[in-house]
Amino acid sequence: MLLKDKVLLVTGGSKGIGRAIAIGAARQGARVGINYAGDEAAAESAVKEIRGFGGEAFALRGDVADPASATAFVAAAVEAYGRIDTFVNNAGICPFHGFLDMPVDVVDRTIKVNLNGAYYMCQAAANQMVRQGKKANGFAGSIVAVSSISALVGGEFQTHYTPTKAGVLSLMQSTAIALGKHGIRCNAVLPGTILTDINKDDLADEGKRSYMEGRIPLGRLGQPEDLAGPVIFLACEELAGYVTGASLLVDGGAFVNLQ
Ligand SMILES: NC(=O)C1=CN([C@@H]2O[C@H](COP(=O)(O)OP(=O)(O)OC[C@H]3O[C@@H](n4cnc5c(N)ncnc54)[C@H](O)[C@@H]3O)[C@@H](O)[C@H]2O)C=CC1
Ligand SMILES: C[C@H](O)[C@@H]1OC(=O)[C@H](O)[C@@H]1O
Repeated sequence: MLLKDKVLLVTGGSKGIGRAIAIGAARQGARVGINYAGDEAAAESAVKEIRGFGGEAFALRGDVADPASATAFVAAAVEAYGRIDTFVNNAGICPFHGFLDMPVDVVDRTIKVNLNGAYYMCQAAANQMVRQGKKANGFAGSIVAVSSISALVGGEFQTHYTPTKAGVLSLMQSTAIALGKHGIRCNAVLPGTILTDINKDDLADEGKRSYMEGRIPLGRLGQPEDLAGPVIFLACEELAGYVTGASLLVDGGAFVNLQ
């Protein structure tokens, strides 16, 4: 097991990519903490699934846009497990909307959740890892952020969203520098189009869906579980101990497919 007895926290872990990461990590032996926004039943069902195969998990409600949620989540994990080994910043929103009439509240909320929330959460987790100090192997912990292919390319109805994903990637690059001396690795995964609730309405348009599928060399849209392996790899000290400040596209090859 790649994460045996390691403690892994994930924001937005009640559904979609975050849930798949939580369950995948628990299957690799990690003790898991799940932050969720509002859907208590979904969060509890993720916890139940993990406990069902003998794993350990807890869920804590909290809006990542509120800095107090970050300190509360970290405190709950330390109370439950005594430490944090990997922090996965995953929570995010993408309310598709055109640029010229984008409402101010949609822009502000998207930035607050996706970028400010990532900052508060990663900072709180990093402070805990620094308090823990380095283990004998030189590592204090690792942070993995779920950025996006959208950090590298644009989207007509995502002018408020793509800058937040570029920001999250940049945050991992800068924190990799700031935290290297503390034994903390910081990396980003960049998913392509993954079938979750975030794009359910957008991909209900058959024309758009088949266009997106056609752009992908591996011939299919992603599933949330496609992100679990890459995140587990980056979390694993034995496999990725010399990897920091890196970004890993998980997009079926979409990004390189110009023509
Ligand atoms: N689905 C896709 O195609 C892609 C998704 N991503 C990113 O993956 C991450 C996860 O998204 P998906 O699983 O696709 O969507 P999803 O809608 O299934 O899950 C989003 C999760 O974030 C949580 N969340 C939203 N606002 C929150 C808040 N204020 N506080 C705490 N939790 C909050 C939700 O409760 C949910 O658990 C997001 O950061 C998204 O930007 C990146 C690239 C592609
Ligand atoms: C929500 C979108 O379908 C999804 O989000 C991303 O970050 C990807 O680039 C896709 O556009």
